[in-house]
Amino acid sequence: MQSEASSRGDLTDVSIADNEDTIEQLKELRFNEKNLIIYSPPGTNDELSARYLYSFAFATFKRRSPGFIQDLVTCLRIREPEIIKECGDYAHFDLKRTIWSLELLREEMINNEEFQIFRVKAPDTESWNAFLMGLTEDRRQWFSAVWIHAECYMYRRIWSIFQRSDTLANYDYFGDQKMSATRNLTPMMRGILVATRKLMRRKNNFQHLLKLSTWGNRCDLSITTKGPDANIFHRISEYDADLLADQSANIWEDLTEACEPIYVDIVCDNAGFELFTDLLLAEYIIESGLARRVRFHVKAIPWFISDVTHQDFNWMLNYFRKHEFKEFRAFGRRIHGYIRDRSFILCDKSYFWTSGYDCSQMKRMQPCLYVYISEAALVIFKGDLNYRKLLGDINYNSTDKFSDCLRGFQPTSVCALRAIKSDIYCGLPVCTVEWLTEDNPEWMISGEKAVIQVAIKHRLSGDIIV
Ligand SMILES: O=P(O)(O)OC[C@@]1(O)O[C@H](CO)[C@@H](O)[C@@H]1O
Repeated sequence: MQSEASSRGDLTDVSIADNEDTIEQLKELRFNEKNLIIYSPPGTNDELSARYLYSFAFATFKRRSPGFIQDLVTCLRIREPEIIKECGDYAHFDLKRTIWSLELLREEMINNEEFQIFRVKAPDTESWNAFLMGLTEDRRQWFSAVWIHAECYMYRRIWSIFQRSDTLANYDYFGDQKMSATRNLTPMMRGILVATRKLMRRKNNFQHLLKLSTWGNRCDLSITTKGPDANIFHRISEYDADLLADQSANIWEDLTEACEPIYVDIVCDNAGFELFTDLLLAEYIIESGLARRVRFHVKAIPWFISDVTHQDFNWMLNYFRKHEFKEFRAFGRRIHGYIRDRSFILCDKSYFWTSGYDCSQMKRMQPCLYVYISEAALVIFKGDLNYRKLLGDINYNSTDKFSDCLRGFQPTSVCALRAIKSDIYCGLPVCTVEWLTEDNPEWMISGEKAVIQVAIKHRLSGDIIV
């Protein structure tokens, strides 16, 4: 039997806990009121934003991103000895300042402060500042801005914090995570590599590799840390039921009917396993003569944790070339050969991919990049973030046509290979979103469903469309 004292103690504990809950709720209410948080979902054609309480954007800035900055700080503290080894003794002082600035950034986010212009000189500082100045006053805070603007701003801010110090300016603070994720998946990649040797030029083989590259997007380091299914390559058709839109046959047709010289551009997303699946797709495209050249676009700065940078791309090639498994060494040599004979091009740095602009603004903001991409017969946009950049984070009707949602961005045939990890859709069959949400309200952030979509643009021989 409980003693009187202990039951009194329990009661006190319960009421303290209740009180704490109530205080928290009151704080939340006050925050929502002060920051004009909206309790209904965004309307059709509104932009996604953390101003909507029941959105993934709100969850991102309320919990995920502050947590992620905190994790980054912890990680820097733990890794200090290795960082000093890599960047020199003075890094000790720079780390202190960096950590302090990261904590301030976290506070700014939690308190929904206004975006600041960038002061550290970098190749994209001017254009980022012009972008920020162009935002209307009611769209310049974490919980009022368009979601993709605020999220890109966060990653750009983190980068500028590291740029402030000489010792850490070239340090990729996500590098270790990317490399160890690649190493962990090596045995699985080996199996897939062996299975993809000498595939004939056939529609179903092309579709198989396109789907592999789509599901490769399932694993990033920001949301879906769970690795891919070890048997993914052999079980790819079992995943077809989870492809909410599959236009892979149209992509094959478009590519096989394209006029020479045929280039395919891949706007990469994640390093590691996803990049590996992209390289396999690119290798197949070259080997089967579907295109003369594949050009890879990667990020100029560390981005959304696991996005591929030039450094990651080169690291992976070297990793393969020096690997103990001969299959990887042969693959690495082959890729290196493609780079030497320019069948593969790792495109020069473009800061457009890490800007706040969406793709419909590329022609105006980066005309050279637009013309460059126009030379390709097909451009493949990988992943969830690139999908948001294509759609400008607009909450389209889920049944709207993919090509309409590009809002005029059509330098060439544009294709998207995306595992769905955010609440934005288009080109889906009627009622799909409603049914899936009824079953599991969080399906759209799980990466368990995917789409392969294309907006075809037929070009005449030798056309470069400006
Ligand atoms: O582009 P990726 O790697 O497929 O996904 C990036 C991502 O994890 O980041 C955003 C949330 O922070 C989401 O849009 C998306 O799920």
